[in-house]
Amino acid sequence: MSIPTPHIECKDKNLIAKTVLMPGDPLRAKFIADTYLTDVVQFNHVRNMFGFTGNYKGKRISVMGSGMGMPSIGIYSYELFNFYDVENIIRIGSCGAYTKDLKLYDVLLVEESWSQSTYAKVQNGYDKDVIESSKELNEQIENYAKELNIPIVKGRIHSSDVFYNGDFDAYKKYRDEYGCLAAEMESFALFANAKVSDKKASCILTVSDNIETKEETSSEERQNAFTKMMEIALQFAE
Ligand SMILES: O=P(O)(O)O[C@H]1O[C@H](CO)[C@@H](O)[C@H]1O
Ligand SMILES: O=c1cc[nH]c(=O)[nH]1
Repeated sequence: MSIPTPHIECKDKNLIAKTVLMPGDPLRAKFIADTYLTDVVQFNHVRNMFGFTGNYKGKRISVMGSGMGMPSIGIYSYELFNFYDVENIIRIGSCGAYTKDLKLYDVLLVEESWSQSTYAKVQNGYDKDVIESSKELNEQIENYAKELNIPIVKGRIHSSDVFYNGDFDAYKKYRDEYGCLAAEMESFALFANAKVSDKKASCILTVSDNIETKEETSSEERQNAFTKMMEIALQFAE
């Protein structure tokens, strides 16, 4: 397929940087562009899935919404990797913690995603239920977090197709039997696409709610207040 794609209207590959930060929410992408970037060019408006490229402290980086769920990030990350020559995608998302050891606003680095999703099997025949993120990007993320003095928790998360589970207590099984610290809904498909595209992907998450303690942040905070993970990810500008 050539560019533009059905979902990204950008006609010039050079308008998208080698590293793209991907929040689920396109308004979080706009917040990052408005707050941190200069010389911003908006490279996508299709379906309001905003994408921007700009300079962070003089170095170039892109940021684009992925939408919610694996089919959505599956489309955008595949097109960025395969048709726009993007090398690295770092998802910066929110997650629901499965353990009371995690507090609101804690930052998690996803080492691996566990999922019941068939995304990777349908896409390329991969039939395991765990996919790792890029060790190379993760090392950089850990170094950047150290330099910025931002504590991070590393581990396995549950990448789920379901936000409203009919069995409220199912999270206990995902935590106790499968070792998942928290839930989100995109990283498994992102990591699957990175694998088949021979590219790199990682995922940094901020705890937006705690399923065990029932604490939660507001939708406005989810859009605008998760600045620690944004600042770590922005260090990838080059
Ligand atoms: O805040 P984002 O990045 O969208 O991440 C999480 O929030 C959404 C659910 O509210 C899902 O997309 C989940 O993965
Ligand atoms: O997928 C998600 C994201 C945030 N909070 C949750 O409970 N689940």
